[in-house]
Amino acid sequence: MVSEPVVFIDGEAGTTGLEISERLLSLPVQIHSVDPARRKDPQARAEAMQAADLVVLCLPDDASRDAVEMIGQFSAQGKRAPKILDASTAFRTAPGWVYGFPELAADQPEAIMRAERVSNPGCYPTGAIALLRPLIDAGVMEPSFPVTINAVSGYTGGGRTMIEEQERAGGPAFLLYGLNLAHKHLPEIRQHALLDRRPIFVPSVGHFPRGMIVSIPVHMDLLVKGTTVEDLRRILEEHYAASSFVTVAGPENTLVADTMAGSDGMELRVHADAEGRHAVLTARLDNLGKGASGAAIQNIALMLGISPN
Ligand SMILES: NC(=O)C1=CN([C@@H]2O[C@H](COP(=O)(O)OP(=O)(O)OC[C@H]3O[C@@H](n4cnc5c(N)ncnc54)[C@H](OP(=O)(O)O)[C@@H]3O)[C@@H](O)[C@H]2O)C=CC1
Ligand SMILES: CC(=O)N[C@@H](CCC(=O)OP(=O)(O)O)C(=O)O
Repeated sequence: MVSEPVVFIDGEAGTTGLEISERLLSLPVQIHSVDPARRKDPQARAEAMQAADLVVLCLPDDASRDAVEMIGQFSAQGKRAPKILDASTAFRTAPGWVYGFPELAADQPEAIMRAERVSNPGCYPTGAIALLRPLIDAGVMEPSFPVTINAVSGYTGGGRTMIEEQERAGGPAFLLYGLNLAHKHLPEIRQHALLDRRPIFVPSVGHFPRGMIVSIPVHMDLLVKGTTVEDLRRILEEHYAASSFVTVAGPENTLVADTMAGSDGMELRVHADAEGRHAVLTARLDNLGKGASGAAIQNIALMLGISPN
């Protein structure tokens, strides 16, 4: 009998790590954990990594960089190195890493399957890239298009610290942040959506645990001449026709941010005025679902050559 592949989640006790370990129960894998008292002990972690076929890093960026360095030394020591899926922001634009958004392009699932190192996309970039990349690939939006991205996330997006702040009585109802216009997701969005021009990105957090809307307003006359609202819908529908996770839905007059909580799917929409002068593209997802752990499960299944249930 062929034994099940072994997965070690470094940072298993964190927000993303916990979600991934729960979802992994649906895959034919063995999950190896370290004794919680030794979860930050480099030796215990190195032993767990050496025994694994795949290591999932759910750590802050600097700790992820250290873990990748640690695994890099295994080959130098003549030891077998596991594949790596990193959930942090540290490697999403790094050379030698494959971007773990299987719906990015037709050949992306194959690239993820073959890769030794895969970066799991950020929650906001998942929505923004899903909306923008097919339009740029189809040639209706120029890479120099002046893109503005507005987004709202549930507070679990800020990890344990923000969850504790928000769940203490008196947490703020709604706040804009990233107003220095240098959010850590900008390079990732730009690189994988294939934008030449740096987008303006205004994220926000609402007083709800999980859910997200990413919205991108479009002046239709700034798209390639002759592009209609129907073209935008058709391009997105064709791009995601075979996806089990991403759907293109009809426009709505109101969108509630947390209706996808608990789901690994993502809904895309093209809203427009009656004259077709303006459009607003939206992506609605769970920041911890398709925005993190759901995508991680898709990537783990591809990297280990198993089908998700
Ligand atoms: N929350 C989200 O929506 C998303 C988060 N991510 C990414 O996932 C990563 C983790 O985020 P999140 O789960 O939210 O954060 P959390 O703060 O909830 O969890 C981080 C975990 O890592 C542990 N940890 C920290 N340093 C080390 C170390 N040196 N060695 C071993 N364990 C360590 C922490 O332990 P302790 O608490 O004891 O310090 C904690 O269990 C981040 O890089 C984030 O960008 C990705 C997508 C979405
Ligand atoms: C609400 C909130 O704080 N969100 C985080 C993004 C979520 C995250 O840290 O994870 P990823 O980079 O992997 O998506 C932020 O803006 O920094």
